[in-house]
Amino acid sequence: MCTLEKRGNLFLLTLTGDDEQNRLNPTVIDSLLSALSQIKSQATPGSVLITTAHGRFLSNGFDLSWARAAGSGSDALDRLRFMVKSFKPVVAELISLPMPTIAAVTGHAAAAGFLLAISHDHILMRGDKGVLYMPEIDLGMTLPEYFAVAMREKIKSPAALRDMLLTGAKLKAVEAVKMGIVDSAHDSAESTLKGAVDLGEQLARRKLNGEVYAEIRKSLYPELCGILGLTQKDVVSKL
Ligand SMILES: CCCCCCCCCCCCC/C=C/C(=O)SCCNC(=O)CCNC(=O)[C@H](O)C(C)(C)COP(=O)(O)OP(=O)(O)OC[C@H]1O[C@@H](n2cnc3c(N)ncnc32)[C@H](O)[C@@H]1OP(=O)(O)O
Repeated sequence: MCTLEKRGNLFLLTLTGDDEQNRLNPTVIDSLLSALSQIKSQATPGSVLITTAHGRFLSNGFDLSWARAAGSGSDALDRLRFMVKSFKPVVAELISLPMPTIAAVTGHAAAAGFLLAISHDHILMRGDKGVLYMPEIDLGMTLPEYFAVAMREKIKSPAALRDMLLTGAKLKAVEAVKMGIVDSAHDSAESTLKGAVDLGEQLARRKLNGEVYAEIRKSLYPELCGILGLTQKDVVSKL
């Protein structure tokens, strides 16, 4: 599950998984969507989202145990497809959210969990524990189109894309900073969250127009917006 806390202008969204891996199953995905809808409805100039988690994992990706529990192979695949389809709106909400977004990666972020992290504008990550990992190549799974498009538009280094998607590299924070995937590495989970809050408060003081912010963000990722069904529009909030 996840919790939502408002600290002044900051919305703190925390994955508090029943299982320590914060696996993204339909229940968790629904709770994320509900929280993001609540955040969007309460957005004001200066609002900022910080997404983080408790425990060793930001998220270890989709809940494959839930898929396998379906019984037959085809039913398991149907459950996997369902999670893939259900998670797409979470990415769409983050890409279109009318405020700056910060991921405080306080543990491992793998597969859909990594996509959750890079769907934020800023990524801060603990350097003592935790890796970024795309296990699909090791699992023998291809990437859903919106995963691949998000990776291509968010990660600009061909070597980084190759290492993550074709080699299945497990990147520690310092390596991910060098690759331009993560903005900063921090000593601990606590200092990562503090860094995220400090950045959030700095951004909040700008009192940015959320509608303009969202439209400019969407203009950075046209292919991803197309896949997510997000349209773009011109906004002039003041002249
Ligand atoms: C035919 C048509 C079919 C159609 C079907 C649908 C379409 C197809 C679509 C398919 C779907 C594709 C998209 C899939 C998305 C998903 O989400 S699927 C779910 C995938 N998830 C996974 O596979 C999970 C992957 N995770 C892992 O492999 C591991 O959990 C991990 C992330 C690698 C972490 O491993 P773990 O052993 O738990 O790590 P730790 O114990 O925490 O650490 C190990 C040791 O390493 C040390 N360490 C870790 N990080 C650091 C660091 N940054 N710095 C230093 N040291 C670090 C850590 O301390 C440990 O060391 P010790 O403590 O000494 O043991």
